[in-house]
Amino acid sequence: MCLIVNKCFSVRGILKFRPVFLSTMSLEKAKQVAAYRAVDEFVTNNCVFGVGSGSTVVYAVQRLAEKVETENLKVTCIPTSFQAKQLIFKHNLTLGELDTNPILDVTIDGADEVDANMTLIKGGGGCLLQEKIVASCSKIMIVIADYTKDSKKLGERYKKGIPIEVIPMAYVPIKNKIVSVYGGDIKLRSAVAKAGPVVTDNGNFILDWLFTNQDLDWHNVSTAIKNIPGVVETGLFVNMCHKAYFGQPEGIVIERSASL
Ligand SMILES: O=C(CO)[C@H](O)[C@H](O)COP(=O)(O)O
Repeated sequence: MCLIVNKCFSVRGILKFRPVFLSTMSLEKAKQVAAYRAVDEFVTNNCVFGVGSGSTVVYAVQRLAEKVETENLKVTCIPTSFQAKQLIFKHNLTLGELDTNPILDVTIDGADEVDANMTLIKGGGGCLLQEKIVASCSKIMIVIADYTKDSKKLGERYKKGIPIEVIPMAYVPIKNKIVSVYGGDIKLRSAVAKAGPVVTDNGNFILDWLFTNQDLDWHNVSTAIKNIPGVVETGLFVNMCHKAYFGQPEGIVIERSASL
């Protein structure tokens, strides 16, 4: 349920109060219900579990920790980022790595946008490279998201573009090549609490490609962009996600499956 607060405003010097719905409450609730549902359905004893990144995954790890504790489960967690590793430590979960666990049973991760074909934009939090590596090693990849991520076409709802992780020395030629072939605009992602660019967990830069054509073949586009020297990975996840859970503002969860 939404929290209602009174917003104060003045009409001809008389103070009046108007109710305001805080949509952030329903957004957090939506993330939580999606995350809890996915963990409840996919975490089993002795599983190797990929821990995604972002704010929705925080709820998934909370639920995982609860289940491990109350059901006395043994779960090995493979992180997709520095943030994911910190979450694993914070909840006293068992940390694994791909060297010793190269095949995962399931990865649960967030997404910035999911289209009707279950193609994803990921990397809003800058963790796309490790997220894609871990998802590619998983038998099943599950997305957990709030209702704002559910789209018909990529770019319909997520307006920050497709993240592309690049080797720093090559960011200008890469940017020029992508724009000359596909159009749109590309921004070097800037850090918030530091002057200069975002540097990823892998020491690279992130370009955000604000594409204009929503009808591109995303598999071909991702492959072509990856072929540009200096591109490390794209935030396009094509044919990787098996199922998505979209939490709704009223607390229900809508599921969508892909036939991979
Ligand atoms: O891809 C990601 C980070 O690189 C995240 O999964 C994506 O940005 C969604 O995050 P949130 O759950 O905070 O909306």
